[in-house]
Amino acid sequence: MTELFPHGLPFMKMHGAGNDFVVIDSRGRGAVVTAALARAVGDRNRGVGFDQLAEIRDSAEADFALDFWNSDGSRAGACGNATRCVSDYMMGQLARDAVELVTQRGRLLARRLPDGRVSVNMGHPQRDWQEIPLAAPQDTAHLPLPGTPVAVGMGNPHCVFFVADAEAVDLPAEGPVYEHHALFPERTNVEFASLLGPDRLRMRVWERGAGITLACGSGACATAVAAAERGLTGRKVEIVVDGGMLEIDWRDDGVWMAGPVARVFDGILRPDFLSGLL
Ligand SMILES: N[C@H](CCC[C@H](N)C(=O)O)C(=O)O
Repeated sequence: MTELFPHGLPFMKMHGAGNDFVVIDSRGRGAVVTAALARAVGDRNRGVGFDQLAEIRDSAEADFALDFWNSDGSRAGACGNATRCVSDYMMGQLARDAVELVTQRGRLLARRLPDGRVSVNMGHPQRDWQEIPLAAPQDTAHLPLPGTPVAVGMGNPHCVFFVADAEAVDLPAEGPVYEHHALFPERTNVEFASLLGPDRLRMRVWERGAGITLACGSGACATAVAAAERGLTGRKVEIVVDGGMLEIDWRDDGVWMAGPVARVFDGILRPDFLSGLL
């Protein structure tokens, strides 16, 4: 398939609060990303490097469709920060301040705010064990694990721990234990959160398929839902992540997330690099 790209494959590099993405716009030609391509481009030494790769596709039911890969080549059903970044780009393309997109999760709405941040409705949280999914019926609000975390689905699985001090958690040691725990047949993203003040949380994340990232939008949504359910906060919270701040508002129509977006550079993956990957 490399012959389709004799001049290489253009991409954009973006980030939302430091959660970084390679974005490939495949509108008008069909999807091209494979797991092998995602792994190769995701290599921070031999490729470009990203937390997630997002591919934009044509959609009959919305302005565009979006697919996500982790840097280990696995697929992700949701990625809040990439959704915000790509929506900002598509709003520019379509000269609008709102767009509708389709992900594995279904239809999502994104809007540009007056201050330049982008807000997306990530949909309703999934609270049923089968939707998350868990391996067996469990009370998703109180998982039988040390620290009694909360399982929340946002189109992808999350395991949210509330701890006294999120800074003190040994993420590289703790994260993989729960990412690969038998309770989660499709693995899980893992969040550690602590209360900083009224409706303000600190959150650190170990992402499924990507490891430590500076922000995780769906993880911030899951953490806000879990905190509200536990009575720790109201439904509108600020979440301080390593790369900045995300604002979550759990409304009747879904969980809205607002935060910064940035398009850093555009580049071209060279035909010799692509050889054998498409
Ligand atoms: N960083 C993303 C989440 C990626 C999720 C991915 N790691 C998975 O579910 O496998 C976000 O902003 O929501």
